[in-house]
Amino acid sequence: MKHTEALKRNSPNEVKIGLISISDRASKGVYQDEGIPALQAWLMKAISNPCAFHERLIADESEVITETIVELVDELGCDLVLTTGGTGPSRRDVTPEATRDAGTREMPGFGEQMRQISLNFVPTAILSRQTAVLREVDGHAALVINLPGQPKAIAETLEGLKDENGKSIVPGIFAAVPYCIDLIGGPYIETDESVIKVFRPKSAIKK
Ligand SMILES: Nc1ncnc2c1ncn2[C@@H]1O[C@H](COP(=O)(O)OP(=O)(O)OP(=O)(O)O)[C@@H](O)[C@H]1O
Ligand SMILES: Nc1nc2c(c(=O)[nH]1)N[C@H]1C(S)=C(S)[C@@H](COP(=O)(O)O)O[C@H]1N2
Repeated sequence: MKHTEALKRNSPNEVKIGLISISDRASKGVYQDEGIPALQAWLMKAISNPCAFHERLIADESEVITETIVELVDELGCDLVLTTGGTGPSRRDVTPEATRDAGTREMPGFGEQMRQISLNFVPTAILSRQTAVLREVDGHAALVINLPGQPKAIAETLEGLKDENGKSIVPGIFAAVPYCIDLIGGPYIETDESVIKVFRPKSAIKK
């Protein structure tokens, strides 16, 4: 950890979240970025804890992506970093590789589950190479997850698939995020269960 100041929280249960929108065109102003607003709107609806957001809109440049993840985790102390965009097969889609470069260990289950969820929405879900990693530094660790670039894919993958009564059919990946953050030493995240029901083993649930 470069700056111990960065580990400070405004309250003990504050969650520090980095949001990175990776898009050549949105970063040049060709179109308005919808990635960061979609990420932030969903997280504010889902998470009950106080949250501090750090936002970055960048081009599909491998080194910039890696450096941005490192900055958000090491210098700003983020517990969770979500990226959107650049996971497909186009030449300029380099987000998964750049994420692995910033990671100390890969968490392949997140990518596997996102592709499962997304196949219920579009057959091209198999084109997404999205992954997740842990970045572990002295005294701090973060979970970094790649989401697809389509703004509507953000809520789809985080929240999963529900029936018309709101009952979960395919669990969204966010169900597993709070327990992962517990295990890497971050704050205890609680959610609005009507948006996403968190799963923790009984022994890990705080009463
Ligand atoms: N940040 C964004 N804001 C709004 N729409 C986006 C954004 N990123 C992607 N999209 C939409 O989702 C589609 C698929 O996203 P993808 O990450 O593959 O972008 P792309 O086609 O590589 O182009 P670019 O990097 O210039 O956004 C885009 O073509 C665009 O319609
Ligand atoms: N839930 C969901 N997942 C999705 C999509 C989508 O519309 N919804 N689009 C797919 C498509 S068309 C592609 S090419 C890949 C990669 O997208 P990206 O390059 O925007 O990350 O994500 C896939 N995953």
